[in-house]
Amino acid sequence: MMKILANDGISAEGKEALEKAGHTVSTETIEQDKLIEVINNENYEALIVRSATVVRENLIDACPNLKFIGRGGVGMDNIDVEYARNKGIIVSNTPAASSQSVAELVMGHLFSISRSLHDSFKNMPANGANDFKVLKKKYGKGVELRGKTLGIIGFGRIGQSLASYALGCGMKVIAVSREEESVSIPLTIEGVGRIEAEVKTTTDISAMLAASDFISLHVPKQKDGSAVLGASEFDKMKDGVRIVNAARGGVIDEDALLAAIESGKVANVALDVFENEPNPRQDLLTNDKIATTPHIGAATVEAQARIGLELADIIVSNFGSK
Ligand SMILES: O=C(O)[C@H](O)COP(=O)(O)O
Repeated sequence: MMKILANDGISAEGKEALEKAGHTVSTETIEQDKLIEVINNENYEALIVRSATVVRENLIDACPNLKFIGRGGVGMDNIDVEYARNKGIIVSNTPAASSQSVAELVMGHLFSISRSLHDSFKNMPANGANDFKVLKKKYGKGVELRGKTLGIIGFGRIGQSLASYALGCGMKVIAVSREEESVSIPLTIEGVGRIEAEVKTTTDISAMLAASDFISLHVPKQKDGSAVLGASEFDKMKDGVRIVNAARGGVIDEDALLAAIESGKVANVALDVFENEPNPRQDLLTNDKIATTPHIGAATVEAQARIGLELADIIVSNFGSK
């Protein structure tokens, strides 16, 4: 049976499933610089992480007893996956469990930045009738989502889930993908029924940039670290575009983004992820055109429960149960 360290936590459901199968699970969070020592001293054979713990070559080399590295979530940029696999370690993420939660966070941000709710929340209550009138004017230039075009960059599980919500709200969707294909998006109205909408993806990112009122990114961190949206992409966008990034820090060039906000090209932005986590730059956090959340796309009760159970399934199917 495996001795498991869930360094960034695991849901109660996942822990229980693992313990029922005879594995032991610690959810103590060990500081990054103590991790190698603790894994070796405590004889952990499995390490489960989210995005906070970094698993690089040096840790993999220094912990020869590790048999499994689990990523509770999607992005694996904090793990040297190929290196670990070449050493015979099983590495697995839970790609499907959190799509809906991320898509819902993006919808929340779209509703927020279309009406500057994030900024209004901060400035209310107004200090007297005059302030109230000033704020009413300041926040009285919102836009509707219905009828607007949402450009989605990356049309995997999360991008497709976002499309189902956006289409349900009456938005038009332009999906950018590596290949042109027709993707069927289910629109389910609980208790009423289900219809399928066809979305034809495009590889022409420039055309999408020029046509979109809102843009949301759903791509992993690029292997070479380059941004997907930089100065030349902002130039191609509509004036007054609104953008959401709940994918990864670095897929938007943060300097170019601030410049595009400053010039008025970008009206509002929502960022759930940042180049420099967990210490994002202050000028992003204090800009009233930017709505921010602390990397919580997958952080719902439901997604974390599914993630924990999926990790438990993966461990049990690879390493057995009592
Ligand atoms: O890649 C992911 O799954 C999301 O970014 C969530 O990351 P988290 O598990 O650290 O919240």
